[in-house]
Amino acid sequence: MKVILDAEQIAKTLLDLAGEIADRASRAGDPVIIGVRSRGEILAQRLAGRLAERLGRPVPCGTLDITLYRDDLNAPHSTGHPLVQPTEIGFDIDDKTVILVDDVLYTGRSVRAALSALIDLGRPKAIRLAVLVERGGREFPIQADYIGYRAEVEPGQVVQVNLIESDGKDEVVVE
Ligand SMILES: O=P(O)(O)OC[C@H]1O[C@H](OP(=O)(O)OP(=O)(O)O)[C@H](O)[C@@H]1O
Ligand SMILES: O=c1cc[nH]c(=O)[nH]1
Repeated sequence: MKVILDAEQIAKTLLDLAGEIADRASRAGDPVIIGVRSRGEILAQRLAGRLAERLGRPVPCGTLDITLYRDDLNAPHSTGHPLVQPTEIGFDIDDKTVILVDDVLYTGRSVRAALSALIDLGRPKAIRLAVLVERGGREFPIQADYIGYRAEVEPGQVVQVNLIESDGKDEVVVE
């Protein structure tokens, strides 16, 4: 196991991402932040806080559950009883610039599912993707607009993002 980001580096990376989003996305209007459950949700809340400090106004933040949109929902190993949790987006996404947030971008399948879930909720002006960690191995033509850290990992390795709120500690490791 190798630590690629410690708590201090995660905090700095989120601050830098918020700065980039403030510079680029806010030029296109007021951005809203939506995180993919579960760790994307936590990162989205942190990012929205940093962004609000940068912009000097509150930034709406919501949570998207992609369970029913996953393309492996009916795969042979699936239990057939997915744990579906609510999508919690208390604002209208029509005509907004949505910053979709996830912890890791790998094959792109989770983001594809998130895009399907999002466009069922409205017609945003634009959807941009922000990830804490990007790694190789894309299976779909999906790339991130805002990347915290590019991890150089082998195909068999796993990037694990641990966050205080869900895991008791902020740390990104490669296993
Ligand atoms: O680009 P992809 O190949 O879809 O991989 C990235 C996704 O994998 C992880 O989620 P996972 O499905 O492991 O569930 P988790 O949210 O419980 O970690 C991670 O949180 C991303 O959402
Ligand atoms: O390395 C990976 C691949 C998929 N999802 C993760 O969280 N990490």
